[in-house]
Amino acid sequence: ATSLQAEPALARPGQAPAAATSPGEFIVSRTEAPLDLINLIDIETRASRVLAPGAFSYIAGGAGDEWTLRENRNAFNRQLIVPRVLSGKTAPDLRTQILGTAIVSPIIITPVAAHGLAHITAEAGTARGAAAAGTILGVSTVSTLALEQVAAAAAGPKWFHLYMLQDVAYSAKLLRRARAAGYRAIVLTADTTVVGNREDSLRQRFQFPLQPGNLLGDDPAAPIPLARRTFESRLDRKTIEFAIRESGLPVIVKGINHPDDALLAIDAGAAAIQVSNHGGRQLDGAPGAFSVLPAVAKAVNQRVPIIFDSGVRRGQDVFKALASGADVVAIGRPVIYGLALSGWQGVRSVLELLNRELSMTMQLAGVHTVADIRATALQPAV
Ligand SMILES: Cc1cc2nc3c(=O)[nH]c(=O)nc-3n(C[C@H](O)[C@H](O)[C@H](O)COP(=O)(O)O)c2cc1C
Ligand SMILES: CCCCCCC(=O)C(=O)O
Repeated sequence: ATSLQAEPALARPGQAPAAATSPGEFIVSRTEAPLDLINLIDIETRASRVLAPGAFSYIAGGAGDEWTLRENRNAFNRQLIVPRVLSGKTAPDLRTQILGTAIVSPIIITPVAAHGLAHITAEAGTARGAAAAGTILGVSTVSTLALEQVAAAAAGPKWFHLYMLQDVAYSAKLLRRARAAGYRAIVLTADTTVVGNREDSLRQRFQFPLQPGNLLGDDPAAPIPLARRTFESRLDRKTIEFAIRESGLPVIVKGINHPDDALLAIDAGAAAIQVSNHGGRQLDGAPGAFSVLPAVAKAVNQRVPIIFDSGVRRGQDVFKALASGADVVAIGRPVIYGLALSGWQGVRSVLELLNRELSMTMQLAGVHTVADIRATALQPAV
């Protein structure tokens, strides 16, 4: 099982330290201005210049040799989009919906821990950026701010992410709090029963620095009880049933790579699944997430929606994922880089850039709607 580090008493999340120094001694950005972006590859280098080295290693890094991290990008190069130039279509329509929530495009934000590493506004900034861009924000169990603070920061749609804790009663309490705060679904992450070896973080001696706002005790000066900061290492269909029962919300099971896990999750009542290898941060040597998507989609056979993440950086990646069976894609690191560089404006800029790239890709592929993308056949690279 994975325990968050026991930490010295720190400032409460949400209290901005005077000099933009986060409680863990990380210098965090305060900038909020429109962000001029070329693409979502360059943004990583730019963010590395404003993030503290330890924070950057934690965010950017993958597990082990980072083979899977690289493969998440390389896998997209093995399927190609054939241009269609005489379709007579124009002005692509990116709008879609997922689990009853209308969104401006098939691109949402996946849960990422501790946004306070990146920007003084933490998840409140991300929530504002997501709302401004018209999409859904996933809020991590180990967010810097408490889930209610994030909900209050902006009115856009949000999903709460659960890391099942060894403290079962507290896990149930989190689910009920999420529902009460207006979250529309639960993302149950199944792939982190032990945290992968992120070697660059180890080299940097990075320690998860902030007391996660959702896990604080009644006495903020007291250490968080061990069972409350330890992830459960045994997950199965009962965990999914628990999340459905306690939250009363649709449950998305995240971290699916194998068709049999997808079937099990659906059989247990999952409302959706999220194909993901956690951005190459967990099992190094696992296939690129895009490589496993078609087999999982075939097994799911449209019974529930599929969310896809891990390595999506370009509009073409979004197109390819949708053409391979995903209903929407989710992005992680680029959003945090946008937040680090420019607060809520940076988050919005990242999402809008990806939307523009998707629109251009649709136009050049001769498709008009998201449904058209899903009906497009890709061509294998030779
Ligand atoms: C710094 C960081 C923290 C993350 N924290 C969480 C988390 O708390 N819960 C979760 O389910 N996934 C977490 N993830 C995984 C993301 O949800 C997602 O699967 C991953 O980032 C892949 O997307 P990307 O390639 O667009 O970054 C985290 C990823 C990063 C980079
Ligand atoms: C060392 C704390 C890990 C918290 C889990 C956050 C996460 O999912 C990640 O990928 O990092």
